[in-house]
Amino acid sequence: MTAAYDVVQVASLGPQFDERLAASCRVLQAWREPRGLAAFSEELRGLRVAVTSVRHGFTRSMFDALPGLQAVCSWGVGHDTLDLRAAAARGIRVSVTPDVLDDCVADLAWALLLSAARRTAVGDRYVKTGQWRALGQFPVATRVSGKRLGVLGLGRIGEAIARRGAGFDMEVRYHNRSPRPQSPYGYEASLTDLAAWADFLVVACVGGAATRHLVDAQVIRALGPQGILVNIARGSVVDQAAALAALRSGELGGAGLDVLEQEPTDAAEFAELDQVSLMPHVGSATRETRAAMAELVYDNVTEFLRTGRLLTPVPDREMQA
Ligand SMILES: O=CC(=O)O
Repeated sequence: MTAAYDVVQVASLGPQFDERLAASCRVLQAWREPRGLAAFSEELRGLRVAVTSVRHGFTRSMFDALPGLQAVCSWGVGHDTLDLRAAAARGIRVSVTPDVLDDCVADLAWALLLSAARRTAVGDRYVKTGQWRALGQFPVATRVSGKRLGVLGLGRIGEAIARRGAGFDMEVRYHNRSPRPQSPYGYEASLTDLAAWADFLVVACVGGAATRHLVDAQVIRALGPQGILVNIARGSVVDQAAALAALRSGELGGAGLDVLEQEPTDAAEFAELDQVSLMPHVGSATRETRAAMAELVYDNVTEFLRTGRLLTPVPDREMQA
C-alpha cells in the first residue's frame, strides 16, 4: 500500500518553508487538523518523516502515533524537547540545525554581557524617560575589555563566544565534562573554580536533565559581587531562585539572560533589577539565521526522502545519552 503522506509537519515553520515543503512532497500539515493525528491513522501508516521544532518538541506519544516513522527533522539546535530515547529505541534518526546559528547566538551572548556590564538597556530608558536631564550623570558601570571570560560548554556556540573574547583582549577558560585537547583555551575541571576565576561566566552548554541547575548557589557565589552571569543556553541550567537571591543581596553583580526556567514569562521577579538584562529567548532570531535554519530543515527532509540519510543527524552518543 502506498502512503497518502510522506511527511507530517507538527508546526508551521513560516509560510515560505511550509509552501516549499508542500510543493516538494506529500505533507500533512498537522497544526491545521483539529482532529489530531489519530484521525489519520491509515494515511499515516507509511509516513517516513516528521518535521518539528525545538519549541514544539516531539514526544513519545507522537512517536507512538506514527508506526512507520524513520526520521524526525527538527528546527533549532537543542534537542531537550525531543524524546531521543523513544527515537533511539525504534532506530529513528533525528536531525537538528547546528552550525548555522552559532554566530548569532554568540553575538547575543555578547550583547547581553555588554548590556549587563555597561547598562545599555538601563541607559536607553534613562535618556528616553527624561532622567538624563532630570537627574544628570548616569552611574558608572563595569569595564568589559581585558577581563576574564569563563565559558560553560565549549561546543560550537561556546567556541564562537570564546573567539569573540579575543576582540575584547580577554583571557578565556572553559569547563566541559572533559577537556578539549585541541582548544587554545584553558580548561577548568571544576565549574566553581571557573566561576571564581572569571569576571563573566557565559552558559553555553546543552539543556536537559544532565545539566539541570549546574549553575547552583555555590557557583553563583564563586562568581561573586563583581561577576556577571550570561545564559544563552537553557533556563534549566541555572538555579534561577539562587541567582535571584544573589542578585538581590549583591552576592552576584549582574546577569544577562536570554533564557529563563519558565518561558514565556513576564519575569516580574526581575523587574526591579537594573543589573539584569533580559531577552525573550531569541539567540538565533535574525532574518538571515532563521532563513538558514529553515533551509537546513528542508534539506534534511528532502535528503532523507531521496537517500535515507540525514545531513545533520544528532550524533549517536547523544541519542543514547
Ligand atoms: O533554543 C533554540 C535552539 O535550540 O535552537
